[in-house]
Amino acid sequence: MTGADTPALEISGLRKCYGPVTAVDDISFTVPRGSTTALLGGNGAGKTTTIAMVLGLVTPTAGSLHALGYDLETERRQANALMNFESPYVDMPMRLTVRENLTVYARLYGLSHVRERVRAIADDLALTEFLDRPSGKLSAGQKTRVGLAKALINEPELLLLDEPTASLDPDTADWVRSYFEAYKARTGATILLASHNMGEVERLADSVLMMTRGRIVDRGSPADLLARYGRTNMEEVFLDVARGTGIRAADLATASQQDTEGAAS
Ligand SMILES: Nc1ncnc2c1ncn2[C@@H]1O[C@H](COP(=O)(O)OP(=O)(O)OP(=O)(O)O)[C@@H](O)[C@H]1O
Repeated sequence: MTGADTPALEISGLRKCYGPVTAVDDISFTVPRGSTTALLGGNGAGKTTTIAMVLGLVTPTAGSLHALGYDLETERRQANALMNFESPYVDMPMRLTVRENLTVYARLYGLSHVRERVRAIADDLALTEFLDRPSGKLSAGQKTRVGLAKALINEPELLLLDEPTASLDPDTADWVRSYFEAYKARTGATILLASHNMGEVERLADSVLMMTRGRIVDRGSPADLLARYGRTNMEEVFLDVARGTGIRAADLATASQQDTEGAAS
């Protein structure tokens, strides 16, 4: 079944071992169509490995993945045509111009009217004046816009973002987040986002998966998590989880209430 009634992403029992290191340890989750799910976790929690398995860059040790109704083990080609990816840590060939790079990606996706598509996406992302400049001779913010143009060249239904605003100034980062919001509103696309920026997560995510050492240790909407941990922002929730006490503020509140009740009886 590949209709719009299937989730954008269904992951079950997913695991990745690199020799003795278990990078992703038996995780399962579903991302509904049109929603944004954030993967949150400290360095080495397994976020990038999870995204890399969805993209087909890393082969899972175990588990199943379905994207947009396609089984990623047997129907990878169909799914890849509808997906795309952005990360500031992945550079494009530096010597190719922006136009040449975008043209290569447009052709890889088998798009028709490549020249027009490159021109349109460059216009949309205010890149027209840089089209004939080598990609290596751009500022970080300009490179991010080129990365976005590459990520959206095929108008993906499922967009995977790995720290998309890392190293951007607050103004440019805000612009990029607004761009994602507008793209989602216009196309109904689904986003899976790994981020260390808690404000970004609170702003963009409908749902959050908290990862520690390859496992999902908690999940919920930002509002649910704030309430459950008794916190006012996601940064504090992140610290509660990352510090790994396993005791949430909400548990503490309950325990303290029980102590009070016990003492009173
Ligand atoms: N190719 C690899 N070979 C061996 N170990 C790896 C490889 N890639 C990742 N790892 C290990 O897998 C674990 C998860 O790494 P991953 O990059 O997925 O984490 P992450 O949550 O994305 O971290 P960060 O926030 O630092 O980017 C880490 O312990 C890492 O050292």
